[in-house]
Amino acid sequence: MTRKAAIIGGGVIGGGWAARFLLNGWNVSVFDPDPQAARKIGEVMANARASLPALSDIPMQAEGVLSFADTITEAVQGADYIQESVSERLELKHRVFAQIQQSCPDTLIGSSTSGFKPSELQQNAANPATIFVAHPFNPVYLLPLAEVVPSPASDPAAIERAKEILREIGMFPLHVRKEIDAHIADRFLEAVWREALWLVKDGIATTEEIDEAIRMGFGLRWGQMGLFETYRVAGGEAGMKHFMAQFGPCLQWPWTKLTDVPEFTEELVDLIAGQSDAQSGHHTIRELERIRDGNLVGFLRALKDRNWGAGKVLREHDERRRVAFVAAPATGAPMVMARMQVLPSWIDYNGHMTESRYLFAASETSDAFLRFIGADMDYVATGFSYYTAESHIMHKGEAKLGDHLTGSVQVIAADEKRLHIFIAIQKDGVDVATIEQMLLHVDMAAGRTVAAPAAILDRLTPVAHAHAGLARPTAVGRFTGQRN
Ligand SMILES: NC(=O)C1=CN([C@@H]2O[C@H](COP(=O)(O)OP(=O)(O)OC[C@H]3O[C@@H](n4cnc5c(N)ncnc54)[C@H](O)[C@@H]3O)[C@@H](O)[C@H]2O)C=CC1
Ligand SMILES: C[N+](C)(C)CC(=O)CC(=O)[O-]
Repeated sequence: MTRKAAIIGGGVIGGGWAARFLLNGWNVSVFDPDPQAARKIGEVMANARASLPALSDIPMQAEGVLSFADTITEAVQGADYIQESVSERLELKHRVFAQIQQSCPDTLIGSSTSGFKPSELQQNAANPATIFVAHPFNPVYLLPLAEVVPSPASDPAAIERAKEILREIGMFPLHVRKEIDAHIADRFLEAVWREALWLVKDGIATTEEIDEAIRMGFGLRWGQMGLFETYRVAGGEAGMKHFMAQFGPCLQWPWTKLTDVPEFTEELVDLIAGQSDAQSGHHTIRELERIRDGNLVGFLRALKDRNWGAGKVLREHDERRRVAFVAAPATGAPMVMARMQVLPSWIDYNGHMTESRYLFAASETSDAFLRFIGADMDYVATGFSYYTAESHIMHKGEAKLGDHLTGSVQVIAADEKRLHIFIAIQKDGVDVATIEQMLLHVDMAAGRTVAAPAAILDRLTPVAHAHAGLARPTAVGRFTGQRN
């Protein structure tokens, strides 16, 4: 059954949460008194639809249904999870929690607060145990981090349930073990922000020069290794101890003004806003969001290819959903083994699915079949596997962005070592490509083919027998350039 999230406060962050839940298949009900909320969330959704699916290598869930409620009570009715994202005012958040808990005292309530401690949020609540901080990062639909901060009054089981929900929607819940103002990440952001304000106020650098200093250098490093791993490497072969010995004394030198706060005079605000207009005013905010999202998708995909940092979270999210998408196989007909959706990164300069993705679709399909006969990852870990020795792809139609495809397997022949299969990639039941493959069972350490064990042959042979009665596809054995 489709689950429901209630989003209370649909501004920048609430809109981002709504998009993340909806694109991960949850229904979402939003309450926000702003008459512009629906328009704003519609625009956030358009940006999210254009970017989040590009991070996925398996089909996205069918998008959930978005609705707007007239009251908090209506929004939270039947919700499995509630995310509060109203303006950063404690008394407002308290009022919202009180209204929520009048009808839903036991439902999980994550707060997007950037700085309030959970014990502050819980003050005077009907049920403090289910209120906690789930602090996200903008854009919520792309960035995985959510700082999850409980207080001593929080119910540990509720916190674990919340973390699991956040993982289900592709996030990385970082459990902050001890509550503190502004959690972990915003303490850094605040320090950097304060220093940057001083640099502008003192006429050392413009907003643009500061941004260049970040994005041309250390910002790139932080996005992939963070602070400590980066500095460990910077210590050279002697590592962290050498780094600390060399740069420790600088901490006593006047390198920062971190604890001083520049006064927000009209003059300073105008200076910063004026420089920011000169730097970026030729783009609208929505254009800047799209530029940001495109860049983030590129970074995140690179990290995903390398299975590193935030890219690891993306891979894990694919794996969770892959399990959910395995079709129940039937053995008396070509077996539908994979369901896929044509994603933005699969499209080439001709505007349709690029050729390498047909081989990818075939390998998704054959991998699912191999798992079905028992040659799964546990089996591969024993040192044996199937390798593809030959593939022949025929392109028979066009697949376009968003098309839903199936991948089916017909076993043409199988013996102890060989597995000859015919894969059809279909859209609406019609072939867009066929792929004939010969796979060989190998001993990976020895680097040679060997007979598959009985456990695998016992699962493969009945399928091969059932498929022996099927018509042999005319494309089997076809060579490139052959006339029909
Ligand atoms: N903007 C950012 O970069 C980040 C903000 N946050 C946190 O997220 C929360 C929301 O911030 P933003 O989305 O940036 O603010 P925002 O100003 O864009 O949105 C706040 C929304 O709350 C709505 N609102 C006010 N009273 C309400 C009520 N009684 N019931 C329902 N909605 C109500 C407003 O109409 C507005 O749409 C804050 O706690 C903030 O600290 C967290 C991470 C990043
Ligand atoms: C500026 N801010 C404190 C609201 C920032 C955040 O809370 C997180 C973010 O997305 O930068």
